[in-house]
Amino acid sequence: MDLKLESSLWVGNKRYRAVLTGWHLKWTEVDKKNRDKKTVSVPVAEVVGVEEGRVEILPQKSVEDTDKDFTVFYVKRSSGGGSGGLLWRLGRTQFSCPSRVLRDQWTKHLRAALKTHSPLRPHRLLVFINPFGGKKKGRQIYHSLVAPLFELAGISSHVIVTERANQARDHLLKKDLTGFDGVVCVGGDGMFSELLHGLVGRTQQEAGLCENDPAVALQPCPLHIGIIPAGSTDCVCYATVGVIDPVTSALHIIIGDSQPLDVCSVHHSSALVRYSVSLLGYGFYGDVLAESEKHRWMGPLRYDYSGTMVYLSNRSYSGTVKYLPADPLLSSPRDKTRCLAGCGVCSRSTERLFPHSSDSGSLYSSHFSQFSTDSEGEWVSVEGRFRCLSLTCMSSSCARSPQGLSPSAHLADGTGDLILVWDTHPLSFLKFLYRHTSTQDQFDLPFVEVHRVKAVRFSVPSGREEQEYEEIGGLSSETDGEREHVDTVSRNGSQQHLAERATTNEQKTATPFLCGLCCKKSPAVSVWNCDGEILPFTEILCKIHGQLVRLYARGIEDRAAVHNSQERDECRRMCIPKSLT
Ligand SMILES: Nc1ncnc2c1ncn2[C@@H]1O[C@H](COP(=O)(O)OP(=O)(O)OP(=O)(O)O)[C@@H](O)[C@H]1O
Repeated sequence: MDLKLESSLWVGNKRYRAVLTGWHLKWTEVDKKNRDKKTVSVPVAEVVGVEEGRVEILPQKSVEDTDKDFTVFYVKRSSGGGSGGLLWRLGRTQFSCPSRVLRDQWTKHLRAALKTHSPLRPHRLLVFINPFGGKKKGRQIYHSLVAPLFELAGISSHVIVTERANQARDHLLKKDLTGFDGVVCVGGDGMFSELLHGLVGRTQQEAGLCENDPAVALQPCPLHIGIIPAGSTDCVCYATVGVIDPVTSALHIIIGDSQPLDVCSVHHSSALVRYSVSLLGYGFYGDVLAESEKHRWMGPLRYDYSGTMVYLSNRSYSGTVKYLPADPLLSSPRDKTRCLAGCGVCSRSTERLFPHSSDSGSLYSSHFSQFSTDSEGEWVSVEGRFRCLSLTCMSSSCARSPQGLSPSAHLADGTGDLILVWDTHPLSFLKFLYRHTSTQDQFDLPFVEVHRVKAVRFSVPSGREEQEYEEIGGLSSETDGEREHVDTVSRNGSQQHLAERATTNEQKTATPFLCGLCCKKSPAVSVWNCDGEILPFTEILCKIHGQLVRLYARGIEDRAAVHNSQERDECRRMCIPKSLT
């Protein structure tokens, strides 16, 4: 069918010339003087739905069923959203046609154009709502803001309100997922992590691949993940959409946006421990998490309190870090670029990571990774005392740190950024921490190093890891079966357990908090903070898996670029011969 359609249409009592080309729906007021004519242009890919009649959706659905009208719903960008990305809202225009035949032609053509130009739109979604995440508003957010939009877009959803931690992960690992195009969580980073572990695990099971072996090139997941933010921090949502807003996220899901994401697998003693996408941190970041778990009763304030306490305790830790550098010719963590929607570095990586896929947007039939195509390269080893170490697969920007842990990190280039902060004077370390909240370069300090890497190995001076295991009753009491797959149990369970372990360590070796600035003694080892979970092991091997999952997102939109293209579209006058109107 020829998707092009052009005719006069009315919006209210004004006449417009409307054109549907393959890619855009545009309408321009006809009876205006030429210089006042503005064109509204909506990409077909951003049309949410087309309904016969005069229809409204929010706050409540109402339909005035006339036979010459139709309503188009589409994505409209709003200037709010703080310093990050752009807020998306539901735009709505009610068109009137001179006849029913023309109205039917418009709705038919628009629906056909949607099918052709948005192949990744979901039809059926599996939705998990955590009723206890963040401010405990998950259910309300979904039913009042998201479900009406899904219904408008013709998406059917199977909704599960979770009754326990890890229910979503277990469901994805074991239950029938046939017929679903994607999985959505309504919650925070912990819920996202459940979906990540469930989907990655399920995909490897079905492919017959062993997740425990870091040398295995894991299979990318066929189902997309959507995040409706309803947690406390929502870091993954912020880093991939640019705003924390349920309506914006729902619209990204509806139009089938697709953002690949690198995932880091963390291993210990030939077993998978966890997957991470945002922060894997040792030293300061691990200590703050362990400390904050002891003060859960404080609510979100516990992070500020624990941060201050851990800072005052003035700790540093010995260790050996080995890393496998990424190709420095492709990108660098200090090249001052930002990974934004349509990022060139990430799209070139898709071709590099999946060279045999005919369509780099559909990765699931191929099974290649950067490790199978690149030569592995030489491992680099550094040893010493660190204030903190962190590895991140994304900038990890958030509302508090708009540039993030590593401002030039990429979402989907198959690499992670390793940040080494050597032991230094407490005030210098404070300067490093403070720079995360400003636009100053936190890497431009003599005790800080940043490397773009494909894999990292961490070990502590000999004897200390064993000492740790004994302290927590660890591996020595485990059976071989238990060692095979390390399950970090429930979030709270593992954190409590490890917070207790951190307390034990402190009682043995730590300096009292308030004399930390003048005393040098620290606990022998810290703990790893893995996307907000404490890992039960200190010695780990991490490997980055390029584009292992796909999110219903498009990365952070560049405000200036979007604004310019909208201006261009609006100012472009349609040259329509008078006879046609
Ligand atoms: N019904 C439930 N009861 C108890 N815990 C649950 C339930 N459903 C999910 N969880 C667990 O709650 C944890 C926290 O949830 P979630 O991430 O949604 O919110 P949050 O912790 O407030 O936000 P963030 O992770 O962004 O800080 C998750 O790790 C998840 O495993």
